[in-house]
Amino acid sequence: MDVFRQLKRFYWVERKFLLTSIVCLMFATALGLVYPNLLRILIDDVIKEEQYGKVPALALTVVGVVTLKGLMQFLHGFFGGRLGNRVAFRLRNACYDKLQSLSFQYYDKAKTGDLMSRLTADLEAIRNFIGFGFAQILNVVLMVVFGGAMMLSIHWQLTLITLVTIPLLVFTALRFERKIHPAFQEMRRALSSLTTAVQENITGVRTVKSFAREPHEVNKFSVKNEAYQTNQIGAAKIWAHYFPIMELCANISAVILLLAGGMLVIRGELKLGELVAFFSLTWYIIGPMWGIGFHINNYTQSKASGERVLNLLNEHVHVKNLEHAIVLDDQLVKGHVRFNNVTFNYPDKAPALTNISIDAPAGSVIGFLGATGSGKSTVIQLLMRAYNVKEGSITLDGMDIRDIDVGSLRRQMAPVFQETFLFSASIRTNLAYGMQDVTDEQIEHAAKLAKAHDFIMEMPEGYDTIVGERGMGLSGGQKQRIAIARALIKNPHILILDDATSAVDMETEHEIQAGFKELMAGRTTFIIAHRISSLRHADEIIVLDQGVIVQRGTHQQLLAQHGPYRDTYKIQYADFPLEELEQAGAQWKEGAL
Ligand SMILES: Nc1ncnc2c1ncn2[C@@H]1O[C@H](COP(=O)(O)OP(=O)(O)OP(=O)(O)O)[C@@H](O)[C@H]1O
Repeated sequence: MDVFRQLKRFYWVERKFLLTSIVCLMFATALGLVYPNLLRILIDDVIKEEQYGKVPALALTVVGVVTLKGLMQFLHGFFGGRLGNRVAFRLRNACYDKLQSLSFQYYDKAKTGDLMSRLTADLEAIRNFIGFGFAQILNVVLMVVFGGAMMLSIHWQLTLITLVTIPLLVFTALRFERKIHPAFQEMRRALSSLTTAVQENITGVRTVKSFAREPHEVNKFSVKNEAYQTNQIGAAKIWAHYFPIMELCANISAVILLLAGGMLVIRGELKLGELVAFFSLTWYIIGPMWGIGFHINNYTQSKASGERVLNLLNEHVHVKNLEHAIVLDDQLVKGHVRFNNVTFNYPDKAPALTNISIDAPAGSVIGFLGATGSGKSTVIQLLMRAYNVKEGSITLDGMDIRDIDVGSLRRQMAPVFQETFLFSASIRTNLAYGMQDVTDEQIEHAAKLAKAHDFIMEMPEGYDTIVGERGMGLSGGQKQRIAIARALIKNPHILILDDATSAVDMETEHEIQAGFKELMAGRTTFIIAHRISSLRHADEIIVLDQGVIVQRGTHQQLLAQHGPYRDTYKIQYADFPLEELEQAGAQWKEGAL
């Protein structure tokens, strides 16, 4: 029960609903016991005694009991439903909040499908158990106790003989549960694999079609579909195997009762009405016994779901605020960034950065160049505190960023990444993402600077055009331009351009860069680019190789030196006259650089 003890804070606040629902169910169950008694009275006291005048009163009592029982069952369902829904609501919110606070390190390994199923199927299982399953288990216990007590009070010997098959029934029900539980688990796994296949196929439909791999995908799906079908058939077989046994046990009880009870009635040791009451009480007890396997199954499933949800809720948050974290005053931030001897490695990996020291005074532009995997993006990730630096430090205006409130630190920055994520909302909403009080004029101005205004205006609804979750209908370059405009609207102290113009053509890049000049004025800017044209105006260009700074300086200084920067320049400008290179070389010799 440890799982449910840990989940207590979610359902205990709703204890009023929990208790009311249970009390109503107890009443409904107790009222169910009135029927056998009414039957007994009808036979023994009315029919045998020929007291037919009592029939209307008896009939009215039945109507009253039925109505009251129905009302109690309704209230049980009503309060149970409320309880389950409220608990699920709280849990859903808590999980979603947790997902927001979890750091990048968690998401590096997390699986989208798995997280989605925790927030949906697992929460649904918990909702069902807390709302109804728990009360149902309690109900089984109550029915057995109430019904058993009543049977014992009528004839204890007959009770013991009749219920002799109960242990066998319980044993069979438990065995059934033990078999059906793994079958259900397997079915869930097969279903999850089936849905993952569908999801991946839809997401990667372009790749599938361009490689003409539709038949392969169909085969892949068929295999999974068949596995799911086999599991379903397996579960149905278990069902078919155990239910007749349980029914047999129940019917043996009925046969024993008819035999033994009939003899007692013939001998005059038991009244006929009592035998009839006994008969219906037997079913009153045996009925819920059948369901015991289901209830246990329900319990174990919701316990497993509870564990998965708790695992998420208890997940360690790697990057979090210190107790007295500094909250930056946006007006006072200058944007002076320093990396002091930073060495960093991702978990279980060799260092991605070694001994990095960078001084970026407020308003300066720092460029990064380097091969794939050389650590450029890692520098940016550390600056944004996606991961905590363990060796060395990073400061903003002299304050260690680990001492600064994460939210207020990230508010100072606006990143534009190579991959742009757009929400399924209008372009306007995407542009003003997370910003309040942004006017339409500001949005348009930023879009114009980012060279996005014209293509937005060509769309059917202009700025109100809805774009899909991955920005369906927009080209890579168009999405990047929207991301650039989004960063401009944020008006940050620190601008981060991580391969921000990789998806636009040279001409558009040139135009956007003209806009960048206005944008960069007064802001510290970090630019990661593979094109020298994007970096040449930087105050300092840092060339990285396998996490180590191998060259640094201005464009002219780096051109004048032999090294990777000059080599890259030569490749990229192979079709241009090498005047600039020669000029830089000459100035270098004169000591002007
Ligand atoms: N989230 C991560 N988890 C583990 N290792 C990572 C992660 N991100 C990057 N790395 C590793 O760190 C090293 C540096 O990667 P980084 O992304 O900083 O390179 P990069 O220079 O930005 O490359 P690119 O130009 O391809 O974007 C690589 O070896 C990479 O495999």
